Amino acid sequence: MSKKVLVLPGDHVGPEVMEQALRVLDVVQEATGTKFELKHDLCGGCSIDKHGKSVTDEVVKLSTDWADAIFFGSAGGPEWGHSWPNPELGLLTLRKATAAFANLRPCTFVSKSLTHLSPLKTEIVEGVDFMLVRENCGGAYFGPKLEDNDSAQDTWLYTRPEVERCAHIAAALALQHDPPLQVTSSDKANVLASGRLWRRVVSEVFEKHYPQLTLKHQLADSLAMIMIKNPRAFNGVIVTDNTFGDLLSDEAGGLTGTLGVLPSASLCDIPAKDKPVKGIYEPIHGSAPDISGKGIVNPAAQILSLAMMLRFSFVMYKEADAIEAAVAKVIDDKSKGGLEIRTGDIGGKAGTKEMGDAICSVLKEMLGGSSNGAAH
Ligand SMILES: NC(=O)c1ccc[n+]([C@@H]2O[C@H](COP(=O)([O-])OP(=O)(O)OC[C@H]3O[C@@H](n4cnc5c(N)ncnc54)[C@H](O)[C@@H]3O)[C@@H](O)[C@H]2O)c1
Ligand SMILES: CC(C)[C@H](C(=O)O)[C@@H](O)C(=O)O
Ligand SMILES: [Mg+2]
Repeated sequence: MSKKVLVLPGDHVGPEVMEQALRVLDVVQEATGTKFELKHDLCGGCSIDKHGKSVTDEVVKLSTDWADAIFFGSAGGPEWGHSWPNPELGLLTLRKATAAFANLRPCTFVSKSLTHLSPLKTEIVEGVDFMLVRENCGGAYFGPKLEDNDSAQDTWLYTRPEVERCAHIAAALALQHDPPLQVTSSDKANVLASGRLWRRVVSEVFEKHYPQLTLKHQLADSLAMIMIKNPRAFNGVIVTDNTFGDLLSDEAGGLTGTLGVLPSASLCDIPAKDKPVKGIYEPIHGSAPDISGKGIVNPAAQILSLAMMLRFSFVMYKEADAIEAAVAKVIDDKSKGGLEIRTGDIGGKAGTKEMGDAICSVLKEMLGGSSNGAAH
């Protein structure tokens, strides 16, 4: 099986966290004897600076025709402003071009020892564990736009197939567990026509194909409120549209106290056991310009995005699990008499590289150190 990865670190902290994640990938290659073919390129403000556009046609073609997976850092920064087109358009272009329609954004504590970082009381947030599936290629983001000096219009457009495939992916994720997880679908069916379509189609898919699953509907505004009051109510899978998913996944980041440990996978197909699925893997966080260049950004979200890439695009389950375990172990390690190998956002004083070093060395031990020639 080919293992072609297009690496797009992007802007500000993107290259800093990507460097650490690629070191972790090296550990996996060394320990398993698996060879990945990497191509490095530009997307975001860095591409605007060099080519005058946030993503070139060549990079789009590499992502659609060459890559098995796209490993993305983050795009954007104040120096490029919010005028349109902007660095972020590069990422949106890749999501659309590759039809990476389902953005999986897990919300859980990588380690129990991070529960206290939440701004919420521990008894409210402990045990929270849901996967938010955000529709990634439609809705207000991609509908026709009109914009002049005095008026602007985004079109919140959805079609039946776009909603159906999200419902199927939510069900597939719920069915990976025994007993299956509950699914909560979220919309604004009380206001938006696209919300009524969303609710009708999700209900039909579940009634027809997954009668054994529990499907609940929750309006997106009250879901945002309940996510703070009783987040465990959504343990399982949440499936929602592009705009609500963007907002709710950052809110989920607020629950865990930092965006620095939350990865994501944007999948181009419905996952199934032992079936490699193409995807774009990136942290939920952005380019964090307020802390870039200081060597203090938390690399965990990028490294955990690598774990998702190994799991979904390369069916390397053992290695994906090991990376997640290594990150948790490093975060929990008190052997140096404190919390030295945590970055500042998770209560420590370590730098980005120091945390990367620690994760690599724990992972090496877990995977057995040197190549055992195992073919994948
Ligand atoms: N996928 C992406 O490329 C992506 C995602 C979100 C935002 N953005 C872009 O990033 C730029 C900055 O956006 P923003 O400031 O609103 O959001 P952000 O996620 O970059 O930062 C929000 C806050 O979280 C902190 N933070 C984020 N990641 C961290 C990490 N790994 N370790 C420690 N602290 C971390 C930042 O320092 C900041 O205080 C904008 O241009 C935005 O459009 C890009
Ligand atoms: C950078 C931006 C285009 C992006 C989005 O809005 O989807 C970001 O906020 C995200 O959550 O991945
Ligand atoms: Mg966002």
